[in-house]
Amino acid sequence: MAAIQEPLVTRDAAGLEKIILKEPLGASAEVYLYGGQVVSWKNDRGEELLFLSSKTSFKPPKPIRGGIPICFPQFANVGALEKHGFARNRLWSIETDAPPILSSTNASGSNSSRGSTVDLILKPAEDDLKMWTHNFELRMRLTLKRGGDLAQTIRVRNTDTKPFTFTFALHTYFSVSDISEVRIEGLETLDFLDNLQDRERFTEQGDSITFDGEVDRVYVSTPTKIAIVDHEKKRTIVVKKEGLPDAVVWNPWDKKAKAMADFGDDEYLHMVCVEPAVIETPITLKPGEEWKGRQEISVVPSSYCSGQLDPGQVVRG
Ligand SMILES: O=P(O)(O)OC[C@H]1O[C@@H](O)[C@H](O)[C@@H](O)[C@@H]1O
Repeated sequence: MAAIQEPLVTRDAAGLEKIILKEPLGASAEVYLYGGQVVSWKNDRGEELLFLSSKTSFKPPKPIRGGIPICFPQFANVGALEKHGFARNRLWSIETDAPPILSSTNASGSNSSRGSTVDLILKPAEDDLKMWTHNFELRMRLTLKRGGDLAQTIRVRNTDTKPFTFTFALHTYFSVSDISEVRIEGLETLDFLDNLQDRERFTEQGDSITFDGEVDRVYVSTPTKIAIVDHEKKRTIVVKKEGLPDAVVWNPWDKKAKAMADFGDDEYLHMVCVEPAVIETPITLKPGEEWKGRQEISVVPSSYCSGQLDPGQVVRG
């Protein structure tokens, strides 16, 4: 059994916590969190898998443009709260005695000896309770697994005396070579809500999703695996998810890119968001109940798929 690799924790001049997870066997894979937000993930070859805008701010309460922001307790503008909820704008705390994650499968990441792990927690501050009047505990366990895969488990516990309802997304920004060389597999023939057309419902027709303009869609009832095939980088990122039935696919394209202050004009060429989510059917938790969602991301050389990843196989595993 590999020794458990403890996270390295330092603070910058402004007091923001930097957390680094190293690959437990000493390979070069590394995950980096800033203020509790995941901003970087490198694989064994030292390649960055997540996109981070060169113009992003590291000054909470502004969200980071890149990495994996957590949208909670509200996805986008579907509700009365600020866009994507407040969790992505908060400083999370390290939790040294996080309760165990109960799971039926061995691959759950619940066993920290399988990787380098950090547990984080967010509880509502007084101001949050004015906006969203519910006490909760939001937990994230991040594990950099042996071999460099990244596992992220999210738990929401209702610590209030009344039920609450939320929507949620792991707003994952992937770094890609060139968006026109990328395709997403695993979402073929599914229904999606088009955010660019008042969330009208459509059915995906094509073989796989490619990009030649702005895309902002919530695919519903999606399979447990989605693949992001990057022809130029000759690599495929595979997202496996549990408890997160929907998946947002987003690229702002040129016009919106220019309108975003924290995003370079041409950076849309080098990113795509694929966001495991719970949006169409929100989660309701009674007092004391807990919900769990999880994604595990791995990278395979594209020669593995040679541009012909069988969508059926992606779906079936
Ligand atoms: O600019 P924000 O608030 O980080 O949101 C980015 C995008 O996030 C996506 O999840 C939404 O579907 C888009 O509509 C939105 O533009």
